[in-house]
Amino acid sequence: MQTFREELRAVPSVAGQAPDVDWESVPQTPHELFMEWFRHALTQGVPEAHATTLSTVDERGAPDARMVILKDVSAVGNFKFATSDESAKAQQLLGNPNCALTLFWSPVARSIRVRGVAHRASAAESAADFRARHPLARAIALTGQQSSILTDGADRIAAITRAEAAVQNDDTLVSPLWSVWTVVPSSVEFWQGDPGRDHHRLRYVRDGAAWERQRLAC
Ligand SMILES: Cc1cc2nc3c(=O)[nH]c(=O)nc-3n(C[C@H](O)[C@H](O)[C@H](O)COP(=O)(O)O)c2cc1C
Repeated sequence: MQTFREELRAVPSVAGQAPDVDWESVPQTPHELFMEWFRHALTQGVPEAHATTLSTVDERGAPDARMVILKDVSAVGNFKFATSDESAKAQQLLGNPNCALTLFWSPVARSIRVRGVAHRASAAESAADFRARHPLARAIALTGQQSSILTDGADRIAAITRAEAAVQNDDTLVSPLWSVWTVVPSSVEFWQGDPGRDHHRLRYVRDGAAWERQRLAC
């Protein structure tokens, strides 16, 4: 019988179709290349290409990570996501704003890593993001207590039902606990798988107002 280790070894990795890239003529800023790669990923049917792992550290310096949805990349190249202020990630970022975002797009054998510092966006930006969310997502956020231990499921369902009615009655209702976070990158790495396993890596490192580009060994 196959061991689990053998089962794992039999799973193909970096099996996607990596497109050709002229690494000498990439854009000068990482956000331009990010948008090029993102739009290409959509044309190739990459599912949920906007899902990214957000890594943070807690008050003991222990790392933590979870998925979030990328909400925007600003004109100056800052990455945005949104969450509840009550969540572990928000609490961790308030204590230590250093964080990382990691995306992997299997069908095109591409991954992107962002390292930077996160800060909470303005109340107006967070409110606009909140109002753009699905009504049920708004109701759940208004119910609050993200990442707390569930004790009474029935109570929670009743609270969500009340919040749904409130959202239906007032489309402008906003949770004061919902925040957009802006990740200001210090480096952004673009990784592209190679069928010959000589994978390609290009890192942009912030250098004042400009970006230095570095090719890295895989
Ligand atoms: C694909 C995907 C996207 C998600 N997007 C978000 C998001 O945008 N914001 C959010 O707060 N949680 C999102 N979640 C849930 C988080 O991964 C996580 O379970 C939750 O935010 C609690 O994390 P925390 O306790 O570390 O704060 C998403 C989960 C998945 C699987």
